[in-house]
Amino acid sequence: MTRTKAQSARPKEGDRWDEKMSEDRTDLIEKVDMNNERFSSYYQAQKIIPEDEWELLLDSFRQPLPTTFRVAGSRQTATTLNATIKDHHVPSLSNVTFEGQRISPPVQIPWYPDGLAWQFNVSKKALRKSPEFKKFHSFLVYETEVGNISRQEGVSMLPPLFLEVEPHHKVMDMCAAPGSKTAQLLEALHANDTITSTSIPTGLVLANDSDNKRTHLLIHQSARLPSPALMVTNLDASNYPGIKVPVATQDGGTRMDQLMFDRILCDVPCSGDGTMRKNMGIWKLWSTMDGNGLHSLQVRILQRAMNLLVKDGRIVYSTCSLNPVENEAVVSEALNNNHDFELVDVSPKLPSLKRRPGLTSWIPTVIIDKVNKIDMPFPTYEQFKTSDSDQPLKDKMSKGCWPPENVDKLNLTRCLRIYPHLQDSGGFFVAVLERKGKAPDSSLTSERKREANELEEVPEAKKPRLVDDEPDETAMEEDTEVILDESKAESADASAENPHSEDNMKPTPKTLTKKGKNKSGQGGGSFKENPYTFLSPDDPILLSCMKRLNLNTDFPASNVLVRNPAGDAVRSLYLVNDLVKTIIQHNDYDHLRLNAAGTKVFSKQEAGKGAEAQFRVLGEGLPIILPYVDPATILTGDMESLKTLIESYYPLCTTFNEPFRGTAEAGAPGSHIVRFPPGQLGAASLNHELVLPVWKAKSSIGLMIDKKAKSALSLRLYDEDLTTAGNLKNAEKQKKGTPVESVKAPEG
Ligand SMILES: C[S@@+](CC[C@H](N)C(=O)[O-])C[C@H]1O[C@@H](n2cnc3c(N)ncnc32)[C@H](O)[C@@H]1O
Repeated sequence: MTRTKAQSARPKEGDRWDEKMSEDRTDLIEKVDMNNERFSSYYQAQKIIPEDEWELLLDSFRQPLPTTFRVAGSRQTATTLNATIKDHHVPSLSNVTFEGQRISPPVQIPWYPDGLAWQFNVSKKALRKSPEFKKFHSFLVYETEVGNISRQEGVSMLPPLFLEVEPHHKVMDMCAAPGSKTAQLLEALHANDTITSTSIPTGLVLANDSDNKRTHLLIHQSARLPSPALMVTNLDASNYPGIKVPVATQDGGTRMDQLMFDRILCDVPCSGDGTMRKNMGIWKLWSTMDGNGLHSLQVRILQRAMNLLVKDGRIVYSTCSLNPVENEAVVSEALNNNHDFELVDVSPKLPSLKRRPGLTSWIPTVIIDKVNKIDMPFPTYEQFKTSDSDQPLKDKMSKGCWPPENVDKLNLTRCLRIYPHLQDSGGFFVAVLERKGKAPDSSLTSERKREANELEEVPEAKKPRLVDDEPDETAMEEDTEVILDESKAESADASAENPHSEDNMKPTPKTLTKKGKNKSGQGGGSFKENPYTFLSPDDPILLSCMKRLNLNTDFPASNVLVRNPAGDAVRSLYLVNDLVKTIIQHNDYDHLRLNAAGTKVFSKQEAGKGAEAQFRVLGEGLPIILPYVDPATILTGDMESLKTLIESYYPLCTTFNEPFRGTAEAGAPGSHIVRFPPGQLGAASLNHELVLPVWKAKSSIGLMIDKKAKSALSLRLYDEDLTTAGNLKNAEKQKKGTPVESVKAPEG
């Protein structure tokens, strides 16, 4: 949602799980007056719920929002981790009392498929002080860091579920940052991944946001689920340019068509009054004009999505606002302008989700006296147009804000309204639309070509002024809390923070670094990203990577690219799928304001003195290349060697017992892959195979995974953080006199 002044007033949210637990609101709850006459009279007049539920709704809005999270990642990984929560954490949290009060353990959100989403209510103090919850907290923090858990508001998990994405779908997420829904879309695209290997889906998730800073948050987020099928762009969704793709013609030639999408998510900027349980500034500053002012942008974004959708394709339009002007009015206007679309009856889907139907009547209301905050309802557009309201106010609202004459024919009751009192959640709106008629001709030889050209030529002055263009309009949105290290991500230089942009740190020839607005004049600020350049499949560096890791000839070597204009394999090599490759090859990266594509698989590793630098496989890249690795060249480890590798950075080969000692000593210096079969070591058990990258130096060998991933693995296996970083952390805590976070490792 776009930040309104109400949200600007709310305190800066932090990057920690416990910062949003119930108790941190206690002070605020006492200070904030959680009453707003204008809010109440507006929504009571709209009859959004029966009169006798009104107090229930308000009371729920006054309660802190429960903490919710989703077990993420591929289906197999998620199922395994979910079992750990269910069978290990929940029982250990089942009999916890804190300061004389019993605290309930997390419970599964009933409507979320396969029980993969959870919610719990626990105060910050209990989370920090109760040993049981503290351990659970560590588990959540590390698993979130490595992408296995996504902290996300319950209702925000809904839109991707209704989109029903499959691995071959071309999916567009029009307003995607900070990216919690994009992560869900990617997971659906990767439904065929296994615990150890990532599939290369034929489809695509194109995640877009008009706010450049926020696209970097999105990239940071989605790096947790590396995908060769992801692209991130930074454009105004209401004016998204056509993407050109070649298609085969009957006479054996090719022609350029516009890429059309199977699934589009329009999680549009909105006034966000459904988030009042966490964004308490809204209580004070809420105004009817917040939603009124966004209606036109919302319609234009939905309209653009409709233009980009294939026949039988599906759009989910969603907001975290209760306001019909931002919801049913937008959907009605879009349906009346696009007769080939209809609302889908999704009542059989997610049967446990308590929902209310969309509205079929509403009365837009405008503020006629800002000083005295006086609202005036206008039952019809004509009454508003002929009223004494001043012209600038009249210009803000179009006829489409009012219910259309054919309102009863549009099936608006098929929309979903979610209210906080129904199932202890935030407020939310979802509409599912499908194109039933024929899609417009996507050939770029006709109308489309003109459209594409027109899109490029919209003069700057005529473009919508995006609320998000304002300098402080970032990072305080509905789902911002999912970014655990948001402050770092925001303040850091974009290129350094962007895992897809490491090569940006290298000097770039001036002529090739694009500055200022791109041709289409979209997106805010300058566009400084480097272009992606494909390596030739016989590039010597690529060939040496493939040889080193014994990749077979099925490896899509022609889909490997680097991020520098000269096309040199300087530092990182990325992999994209065929569709992303086609898009990159046929569209100007600058025109698309392409901020990220694919996933990094190999990275340069400086070797010791006298030795030549080599490329190594990255932790996030390994699941992608694993299906192409000759199994005979994968080393075999065991639970004991794994523990040693977790405990120290670069243990000497002589530290290990046989047989791993011999394996490590025999390995040539450089990048290797080790397979750890399921096993047991004392109380620690590995229930499924693990495959990890290592680097063999002259006489030592080290695990090449991010230190947070290492801590998460340690916590998962041994119930404590045995890594060097974890030990240091505990030593510091002991020095300060605070109890250490973990219990003693089960030895073995
Ligand atoms: C509700 S938030 C999206 C939340 C996101 N879908 C998620 O689940 O993490 C709305 C987003 O729309 C973006 N936005 C605002 N105007 C836009 C426009 N014209 N085109 C594209 N994005 C826009 C904002 O920057 C904001 O990130």
